[in-house]
Amino acid sequence: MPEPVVLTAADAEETQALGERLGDLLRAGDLVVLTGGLGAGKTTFTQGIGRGLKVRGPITSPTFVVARVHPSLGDGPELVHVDAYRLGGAAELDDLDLDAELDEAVTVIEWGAGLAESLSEQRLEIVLTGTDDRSLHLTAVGDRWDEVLAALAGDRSGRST
Ligand SMILES: Nc1ncnc2c1ncn2[C@@H]1O[C@H](COP(=O)(O)OP(=O)(O)OP(=O)(O)O)[C@@H](O)[C@H]1O
Ligand SMILES: [Mg+2]
Repeated sequence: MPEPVVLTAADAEETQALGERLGDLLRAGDLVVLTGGLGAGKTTFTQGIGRGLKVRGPITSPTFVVARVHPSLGDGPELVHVDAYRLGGAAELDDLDLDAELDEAVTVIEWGAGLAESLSEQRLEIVLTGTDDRSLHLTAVGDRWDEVLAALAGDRSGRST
């Protein structure tokens, strides 16, 4: 397992900005799994991803809806935003039939660790730490992510978004 890339985000705006930079780099078929405690910033980060991907908002906490599809405002992939918090287990995740859209969409799953592994061998796992010292730990699974992580780690400032 490679070392995670660690990025810090002092406030919600920075969390969104990081998400936006990632969203810029994502393409159809990508799976991003977000983990972290309640209020760690998973939805905030996903809002940034949506901005970078240029999909229709608003991106809100889908806790009671489980999954929402945000179509592209241009000709890019749609964003499928899943909140697995209320799912009973991998079988219920299966029932959502995410596989059907996985190849064509960008899929972001909050609380997906332990559930989403079966969906794809290529995924970006991001752990958001608690509410005091905010940081994001990004771990690539599969070789798709090398260039994405290099871009995120290497280009940390000076880009006006
Ligand atoms: N880096 C940050 N610094 C300070 N506040 C933040 C940061 N990131 C997010 N927040 C704030 O924390 C609150 C919770 O964020 P958010 O809803 O994104 O968390 P979450 O991880 O999705 O929560 P849940 O577990 O309920 O899904 C929001 O008010 C958001 O603005
Ligand atoms: Mg959330």
